[in-house]
Amino acid sequence: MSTTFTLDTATSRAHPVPEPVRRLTVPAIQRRKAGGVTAEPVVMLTAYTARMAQLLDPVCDMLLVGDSLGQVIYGLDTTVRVTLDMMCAHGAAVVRGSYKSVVVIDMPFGSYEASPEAAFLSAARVMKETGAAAVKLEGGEAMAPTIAFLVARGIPVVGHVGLTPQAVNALGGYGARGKSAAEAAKIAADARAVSDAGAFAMVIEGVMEPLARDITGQVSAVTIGIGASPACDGQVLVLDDMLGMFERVPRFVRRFDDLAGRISAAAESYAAAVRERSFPADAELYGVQRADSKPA
Ligand SMILES: Nc1nc(=O)c2c([nH]1)NC[C@@H]1CN(c3ccc(C(=O)N[C@@H](CCC(=O)O)C(=O)O)cc3)CN21
Ligand SMILES: CC(C)C(=O)C(=O)O
Ligand SMILES: [Mg+2]
Repeated sequence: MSTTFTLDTATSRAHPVPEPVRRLTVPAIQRRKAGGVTAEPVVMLTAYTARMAQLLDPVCDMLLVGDSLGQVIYGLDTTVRVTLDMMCAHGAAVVRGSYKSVVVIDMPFGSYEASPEAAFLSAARVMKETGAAAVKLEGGEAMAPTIAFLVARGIPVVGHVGLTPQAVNALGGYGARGKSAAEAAKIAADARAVSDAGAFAMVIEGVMEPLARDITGQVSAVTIGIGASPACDGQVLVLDDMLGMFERVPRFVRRFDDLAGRISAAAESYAAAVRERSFPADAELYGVQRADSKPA
């Protein structure tokens, strides 16, 4: 990291002062697309807690407080019952734990679909209560007027097309989208509508690879793939999926660790230490002479 040199008037010695960490901005993310296919991909992961945000922030460009927290944190079976209260609480925690990443908050099902006005009230609440940089909402052509309405009023928007999990009850499952030519054409039209409405980025989820590649070449918005294509302008995964927290994951997940196994092993070690009374040891106690300390 670069440093600036300032004169310390108390000591009259020049000494380095680290530059403050600058938060990335929405326009800075947008400019990444200007480099075309040679641009550096945008790195995004979900985060739901302050501590995870602290760990991910130096590594990522964007953090998504996904409504996937319904399944990941709350044990719900879909994202449909996730509330605005949940998104605001976790969104505020993630913003507190992050310094440089652009934090995006998912608008939960029911908080934005009824009208552009309803969407603005919900999104404004999210922006005020969390301090996030942008909101994300699912939908294509039908949501374009709402996206334009929010963007015109100062709320940056990320779109989400293809497999839209909040519509699981209508879609009948989480199967890949855009298999038929007609469905592919509809998703491409959705993506163009979302981009033309002013979304600065969009998630493309669970679609046939060539479709995601084509859309990325067609829209000005930054495309962020999940089960989409390496040609997308960036990639996102659900954190707990890529950490190996779950036994069953969608095909598009790569597990970069086996945290579930490591957490179970740590809990087993703790349980064994408690049961054999080797925990707590002297060094972990108050009022007990430490083996390594000098007598008083
Ligand atoms: N932990 C987690 N990861 C996610 O990626 C995720 C969530 N939660 N919650 C919100 C949505 C739901 N998503 C999902 C959920 C399930 C599949 C899945 O089971 N896919 C199967 C195919 C299913 C089918 O063909 O019907 C697969 O093997 O890819 C995919 C995406 C993506 N999002
Ligand atoms: C899977 C990502 C894109 C998402 O919307 C979420 O985590 O809720
Ligand atoms: Mg989501």
